[in-house]
Amino acid sequence: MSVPTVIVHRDADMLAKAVAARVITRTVDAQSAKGSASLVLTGGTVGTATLAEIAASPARDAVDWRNLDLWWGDERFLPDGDPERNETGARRALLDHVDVDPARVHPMRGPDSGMTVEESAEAYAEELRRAARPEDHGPAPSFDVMMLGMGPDGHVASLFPGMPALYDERPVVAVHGSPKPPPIRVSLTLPVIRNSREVWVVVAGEDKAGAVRLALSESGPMQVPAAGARGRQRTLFLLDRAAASKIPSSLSRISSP
Ligand SMILES: O=C(O)[C@H](O)[C@@H](O)[C@H](O)[C@H](O)COP(=O)(O)O
Repeated sequence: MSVPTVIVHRDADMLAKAVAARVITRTVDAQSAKGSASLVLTGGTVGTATLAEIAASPARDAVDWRNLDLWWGDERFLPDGDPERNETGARRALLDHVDVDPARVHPMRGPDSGMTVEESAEAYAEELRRAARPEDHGPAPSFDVMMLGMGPDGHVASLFPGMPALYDERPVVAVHGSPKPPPIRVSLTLPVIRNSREVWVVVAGEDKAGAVRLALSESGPMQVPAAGARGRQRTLFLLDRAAASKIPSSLSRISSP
């Protein structure tokens, strides 16, 4: 597993723009190397702002959108089209504006599918299993990039501190009683997150500075789930200055003046 690299940008706006540029470049690199790429999207403010910046970037046309698999790290268990769904946010910010192959967009299902949240988690696990290839060494694809937002409590995806889901070996779990509303969610688990080639934890805001410090420390994932978010080849903590304000300066690279 990789040791995190910390990169700090001036503010949330610059962070979203810089991460957008990074997503475009990484996707183009993966597509030139192997023909296609796989990206895991996150909900939340910075995650969605990043998608909007991708849509706004002229360089977005360098991406072969039809040869891209898009997955989600977590989803709020709400009906299709609900404005609170991470999928709805991603579609409005980016997917409605680019030529994605609908068969390669993999949303987690909501209650309108007729499934319970447990069935939805199992259906997603099955979809991941079908997409996994032998070289992925596991029940899910080894994604090129997994983007994750983080909460002030250190949660990533819908893995909250102290929750049994943090011990779960299954690739996808149903979450009840999320402290961040809405309470019912579907989430990838740490084994799938950690099997990604690259994990990018994207965080803005002073309220998250303490959790960022802990996520980069020796804390266990049970206390600070983001401390368990590491990629096989690369882990990036992409932060704005406020979110980076409590980490030792020796850890961070300031890259926006
Ligand atoms: O469904 C969700 O809410 C998320 O995927 C969650 O993990 C989110 O990324 C963080 O809570 C950060 O969200 P904010 O950037 O809005 O604080």
